[in-house]
Amino acid sequence: MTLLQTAEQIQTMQIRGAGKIAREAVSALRDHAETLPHTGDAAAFIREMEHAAGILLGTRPTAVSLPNAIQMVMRDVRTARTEEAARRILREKADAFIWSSRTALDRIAAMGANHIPDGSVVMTHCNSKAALGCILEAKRQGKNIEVYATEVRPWNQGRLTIKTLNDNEIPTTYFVDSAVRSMMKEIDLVIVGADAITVNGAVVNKVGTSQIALCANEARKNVIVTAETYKFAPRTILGELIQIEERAQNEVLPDEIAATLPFVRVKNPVFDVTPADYIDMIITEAGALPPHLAYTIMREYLGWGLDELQNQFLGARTGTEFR
Ligand SMILES: O=C(COP(=O)(O)O)[C@H](O)[C@H](O)COP(=O)(O)O
Repeated sequence: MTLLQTAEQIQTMQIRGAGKIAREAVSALRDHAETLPHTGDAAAFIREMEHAAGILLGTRPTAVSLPNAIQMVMRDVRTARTEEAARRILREKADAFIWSSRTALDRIAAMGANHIPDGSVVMTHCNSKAALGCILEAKRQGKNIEVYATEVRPWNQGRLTIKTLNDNEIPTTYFVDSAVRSMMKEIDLVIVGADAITVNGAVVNKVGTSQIALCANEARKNVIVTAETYKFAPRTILGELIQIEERAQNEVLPDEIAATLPFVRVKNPVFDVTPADYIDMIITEAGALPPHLAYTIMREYLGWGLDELQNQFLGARTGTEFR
């Protein structure tokens, strides 16, 4: 698949879920480099790769795993002295990212499963590989668990989730998003994934997550977020906000109906923000943490300092550097 095809598939959500978007984008960068002729001109190679990275970055705005993964790969490529060094660094960093991303999922699954007691009923929302990994691992350990899964309008990611659960013979209850509060009394805990985590520990995930967390808080049920460390958004330290993606109106209301309702406006925000106060723990590959430790994760695991962030931030403002 070409880089443009990958970008298109991310945009149209054939490739979706924050972790997968990051892994596929990084493989697309690595494969794209292989298609470029060897000219011996390091600057031209780096320019072309920055352009390619820009295309991928422009696909979907919310999952911070995408810019974080691209930064992890491109950071040292930018300072390579020769084209060959730039190519080698890019290959190595891309492979390392993909490997560490998969390892992180395994570690999160192992830790998350420890938080799912035998006999419990778990509610999940959307289709998160990290969250499902914990549920599947609990089942693999022989725990007798049940899952309550939401539909996830308008894209119905819940159908992907119930297919995986069914394939793994996990008893599952499926219901419309608006039934979440009614279902809360039947479950023991909530496990979801994340697209971005801000410096104050707020979690950005599929729209509806914040309502689930609110209802869980009211019902005194724990909310566990599962997230690889590259889902933390370092630039929120500098006050940058996470952009909530708004998708096309016709995902919610067909054009032919909308055309008959000139006074009706359709909104389709596809993510929302759950404040840290409604989250009991965030399970990362670095351990299970309270959300208020988000800053520590950013400093210790994302591996770039405030100076660099400031430069990126100023660069982004003037349009001259990494987005
Ligand atoms: O909100 C979504 C997917 O939204 P969309 O379907 O719009 O991409 C998932 O919960 C997170 O991305 C985490 O997923 P994972 O744990 O797989 O990274």
